[in-house]
Amino acid sequence: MSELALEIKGLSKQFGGLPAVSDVTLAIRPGERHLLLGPNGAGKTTLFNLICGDLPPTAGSIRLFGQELVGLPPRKRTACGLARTYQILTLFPHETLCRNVMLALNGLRPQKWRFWRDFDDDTDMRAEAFAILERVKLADLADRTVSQTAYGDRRRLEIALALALAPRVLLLDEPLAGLSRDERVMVQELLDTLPQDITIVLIEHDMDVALAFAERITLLHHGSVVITGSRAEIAADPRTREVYLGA
Ligand SMILES: Nc1ncnc2c1ncn2[C@@H]1O[C@H](COP(=O)(O)OP(=O)(O)OP(=O)(O)O)[C@@H](O)[C@H]1O
Repeated sequence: MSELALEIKGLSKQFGGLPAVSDVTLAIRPGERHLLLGPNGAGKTTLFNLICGDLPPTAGSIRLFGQELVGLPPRKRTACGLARTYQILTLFPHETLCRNVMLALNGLRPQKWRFWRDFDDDTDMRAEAFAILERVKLADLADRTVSQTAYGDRRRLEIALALALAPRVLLLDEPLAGLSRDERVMVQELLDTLPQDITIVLIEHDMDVALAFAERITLLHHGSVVITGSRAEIAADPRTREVYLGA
């Protein structure tokens, strides 16, 4: 069997004795588009926090292309090829879009400590940042500050920052949350254009978009995996109705 992009085994997290993620096992193949589904409080964001190292697990293993991540700080996980976006945007509002991307690019450089003015002189890095902004259709706004842009632009900028980290596995936490219909279409189109060699795990409550995008789906409830399968398998499984309708 070929190596898995993400292999999670027996992963658990308790908060004060209460299980938020409970003995989760998941196998995600390279290039897969995988949706994490589940009602509020199911443990989806906690699972992302465990994968990217924002939280330590109580138990379990997380392997990225065979490399164990548990015990590694978040920046080392980034260096292994992991990137994520957050439900709550985490941008520098008073800096330009270009500088936001340059800062992300700089995080991968061996020489990380630099003054802002050095960024302005770094034409190579600026060109690289510009090319990433072009990928997310934000090149026109490169020299505006984040605070001067619309919410939908900021969501795409967050994806640009994640792309700047050259991820092999990208975790997207509700990339469409709070967007207008037109903005949703733009982000959806962007997701569709992401290269197949980036494995994507998505949390998204917009079912039409999420189901159209994902090849495989994991349904979580009370921190545990209820079922993992194709769209058709999830839709046909009576447990999906039970989780969502309490039937
Ligand atoms: N830092 C924390 N401290 C204590 N409890 C937490 C913490 N983070 C999450 N929880 C609890 O863990 C459980 C899972 O929460 P989580 O945010 O992972 O769910 P979710 O599926 O992402 O929900 P939503 O769709 O509403 O974002 C919830 O009961 C939540 O209250």
